[in-house]
Amino acid sequence: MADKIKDAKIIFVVGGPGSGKGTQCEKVVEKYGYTHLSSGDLLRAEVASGSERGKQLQAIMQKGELVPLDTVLDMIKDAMIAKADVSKGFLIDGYPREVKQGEEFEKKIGAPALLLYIDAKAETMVKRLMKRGETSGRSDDNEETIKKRLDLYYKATEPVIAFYESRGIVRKIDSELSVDEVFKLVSQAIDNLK
Ligand SMILES: Nc1ncnc2c1ncn2[C@@H]1O[C@H](COP(=O)(O)OP(=O)(O)O)[C@@H](O)[C@H]1O
Ligand SMILES: Nc1ncnc2c1ncn2[C@H]1C[C@H](O)[C@@H](COP(=O)(O)OP(=O)(O)O)O1
Ligand SMILES: [Mg+2]
Repeated sequence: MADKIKDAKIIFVVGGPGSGKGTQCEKVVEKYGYTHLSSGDLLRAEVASGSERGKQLQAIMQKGELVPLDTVLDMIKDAMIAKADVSKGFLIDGYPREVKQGEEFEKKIGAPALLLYIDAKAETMVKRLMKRGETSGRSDDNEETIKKRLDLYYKATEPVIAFYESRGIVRKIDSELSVDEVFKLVSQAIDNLK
């Protein structure tokens, strides 16, 4: 089964909370027809299902912590397999969040062709998340949890970027710009893949 996904292009989309990953992924879907898989969205769907596992996940996410690696990797892999026949490529948004997640992904699924590093200042991310929190209904979009998510991002996720930089697949995107300006940079990075 996993063989089917081996030839599809895989793009990791990494950046801090509120940096604009989801916003840019939506636009990539529109323009390039890639399949967007957000680990956070997959987890929130499990929470919304009301399952026992969802309840456990909700408690972890509300604290701004990372859920167990196996849980999130299995969800992504299942979603990829479900789309393998129709997908030109995959945007993996919000994963890997630590180096170990990247290593396990490559063992079980395959190697990324590109890592889009969506970069914004901490101050900008906090501002955007507080604003998003007014309407998102997300239990982690509050001041206390945002601070924890940011701390964890710098501690656990930034090393992911250094890990893939040595392979030359990282494209750093300035996400302080307007959504459309950011998307121009994202498009250039994807066009260069071809
Ligand atoms: N370039 C941008 N300029 C201004 N606001 C942005 C930009 N990109 C995203 N946003 C806003 O910031 C918030 C977080 O964006 P989102 O895409 O959900 O980030 P992430 O998925 O990285 O957490 C959203 O409310 C979004 O509308
Ligand atoms: N790859 C991953 N590993 C572990 N936990 C994850 C994960 N992706 C998401 N989560 C959990 C912890 C995150 O704080 C929460 C929300 O993730 P998210 O929706 O990707 O946030 P954001 O888009 O604001 O960066 O879900
Ligand atoms: Mg998101």
